[in-house]
Amino acid sequence: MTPTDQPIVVRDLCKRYGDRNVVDHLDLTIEPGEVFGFLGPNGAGKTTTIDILTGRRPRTSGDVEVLGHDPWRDAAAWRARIGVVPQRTGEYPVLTVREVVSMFAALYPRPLPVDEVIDMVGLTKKAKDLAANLSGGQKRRLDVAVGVVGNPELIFLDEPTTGLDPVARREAWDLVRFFADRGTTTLLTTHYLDEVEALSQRAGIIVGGSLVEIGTMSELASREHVVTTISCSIPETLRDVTLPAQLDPHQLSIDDARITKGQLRIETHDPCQVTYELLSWARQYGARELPDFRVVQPSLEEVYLRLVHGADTRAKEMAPTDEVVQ
Ligand SMILES: Nc1ncnc2c1ncn2[C@@H]1O[C@H](COP(=O)(O)OP(=O)(O)OP(=O)(O)O)[C@@H](O)[C@H]1O
Repeated sequence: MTPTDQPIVVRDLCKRYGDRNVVDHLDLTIEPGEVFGFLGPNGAGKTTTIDILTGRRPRTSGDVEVLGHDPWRDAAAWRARIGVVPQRTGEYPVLTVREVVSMFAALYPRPLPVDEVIDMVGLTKKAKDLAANLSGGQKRRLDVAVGVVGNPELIFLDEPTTGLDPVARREAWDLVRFFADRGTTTLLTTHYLDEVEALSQRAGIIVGGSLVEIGTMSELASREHVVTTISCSIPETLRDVTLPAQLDPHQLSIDDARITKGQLRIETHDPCQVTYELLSWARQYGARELPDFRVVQPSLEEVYLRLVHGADTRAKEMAPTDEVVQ
């Protein structure tokens, strides 16, 4: 393979344990500077993939290029360019928080200032405490500090906010944004879908070791045919005026359109065009606004549940059925 501009390029990656591919012909390309959400149910293969991408596990087959290098044949200089926050990290029985972060900073050629990183993860008040005495959530913050102190070009975050309280979660989001603003690429796995919605430009969903979907949030929503709901109150002046023909359910990819007690509700796959038609209609009859106008787009959680459920169902349909031998 020739090195590419993309920080992560994965082609036809497989990882086999026994007779099972836990990563199954995975293709994935991550663009420079993006925060990519890597989603999937427990056991889908996310951690295995991250371990292969960070050189912690060998692959069975396929091509993997991370910052232009094969992670399994990496050099120390390559390793210094990536930051990893794995799911499970080390224990530090005799070191303080500052000593732990300083120890890791010393491994990198251009680390970030230690106290700045400790502050970013909200551990300034705990800097002189023994790391072993931190709470579970505080230890997770320390993991994040250790993962990013090397000032990486590419960060792997494997469920970085598991166990964090809501305030600490938001601080972790700020940290991801801090690095994103500097052009750092981030691969983020999480089971919190709001996290991906808030931070990621694109997301990929892995089920049974295969990538079943990849795209921006709106691409994922439109592919899965999840509808957007548009609603408003019909002003008194328009109560007797018929809706435009374009808002007929057979037009404009409208699933349903109904008026109940002066409230209009439309379910559609084409929210922009429906909004345009609705506002044009109101203007035509002199209404300057539509009271209580709302556009409710599907959440990533809704899209995710449909995709994962759909992939599970397809896998079951394709699986050979046990034959009953009489
Ligand atoms: N060393 C191993 N030997 C055998 N099977 C393994 C090994 N490591 C992982 N697996 C299996 O590979 C599959 C994928 O595991 P992986 O940890 O990558 O999932 P995950 O998507 O990260 O899950 P989670 O969301 O629970 O962290 C699981 O079925 C797991 O049991």
